[in-house]
Amino acid sequence: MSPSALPFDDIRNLVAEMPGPDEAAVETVRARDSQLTKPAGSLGQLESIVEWLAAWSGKPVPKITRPLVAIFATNHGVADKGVSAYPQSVTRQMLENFAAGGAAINQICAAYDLGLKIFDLAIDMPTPSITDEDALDEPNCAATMAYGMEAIAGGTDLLCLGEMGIANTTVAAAVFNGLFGGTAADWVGPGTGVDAAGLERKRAAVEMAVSRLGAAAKDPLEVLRKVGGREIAAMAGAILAARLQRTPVIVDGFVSTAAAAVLYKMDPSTLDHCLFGHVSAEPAHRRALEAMGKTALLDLGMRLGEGTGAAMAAGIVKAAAQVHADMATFDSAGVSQKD
Ligand SMILES: Cc1cc2ncn([C@H]3O[C@H](COP(=O)(O)O)[C@@H](O)[C@H]3O)c2cc1C
Ligand SMILES: O=C(O)c1cccnc1
Repeated sequence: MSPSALPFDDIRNLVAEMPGPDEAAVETVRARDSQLTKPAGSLGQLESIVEWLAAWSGKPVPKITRPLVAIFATNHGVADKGVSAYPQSVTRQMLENFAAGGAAINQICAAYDLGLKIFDLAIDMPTPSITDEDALDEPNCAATMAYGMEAIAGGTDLLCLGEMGIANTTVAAAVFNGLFGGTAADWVGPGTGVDAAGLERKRAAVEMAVSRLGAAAKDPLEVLRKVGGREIAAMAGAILAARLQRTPVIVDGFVSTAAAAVLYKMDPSTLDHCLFGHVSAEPAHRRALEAMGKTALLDLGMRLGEGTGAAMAAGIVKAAAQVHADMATFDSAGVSQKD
């Protein structure tokens, strides 16, 4: 980086350098799939999941041996506007709960044998309320994206994104509204379970935040830094780093999809290595997925965050890879092929 380069230009350069799919690995998967002891096509989406893993891992026989859930945690000044059903102190308390193994995500990770790492993004220093001020300046936003890239530094072959940050469904709604337009009401929902008055405070907060954007709404990175937050920036950085390291990604629900949406608006192909693990019961998650032409793997009525929807999908992705890698072939098992 030249000393005069803007940090966001570094991010733009990374987006421009993203590798494409490994077509040879996909062909190898298709050839092996046709030899496995099952009628052609009978494993449905499990088959396309393995092709997707091959395309973005570059492995001709993809196996998931080091799956990781990365949870990015931070706090938001907009929590003071009464937009969440829970107090801001819950963010830190949940970090302690993650460490003690008591959260929902701990148990899903235990059930599916997924690693779990928590990233504390200055949770004791909430970003300013997006209603009145930009959440981050450009150097801090770029630095937080770079920190998010550390998620994969220890090595993983499947990255699940998660987040923890009271009030972050308000922040995510503001990001979506800034990126995709519409009204604030289109993007807000109950989050942790606000009542009607809380929902109206949320709507007003998103409207105020987005009204500060002006011409900046045209630049997805400006939307991210002005009305977003640290966990959303870090998750966007993690998605980019994973692409460069050939690591497939599973996006979680409403909040992590906001990070994906920032990249989508920069270049839709930035998300080709991402699978949307589930559609959240937070109503605008469906709208966000539709805006990007994405479909989610699971629809379980979950609306928790913490990476839980992504982790549930990771169980299916792991199984799909193992089925493909370890099933017998017609030849090896002596099973007759189709006439
Ligand atoms: C105990 C508890 C555990 C959570 N785990 C994830 N979230 C989720 O809820 C928060 C967003 O919702 P809102 O915008 O309404 O505050 C985030 O922390 C998100 O990860 C939780 C929320 C609570 C209360
Ligand atoms: O879908 C999500 O990411 C979500 C929904 C509600 C609360 N927190 C997160």
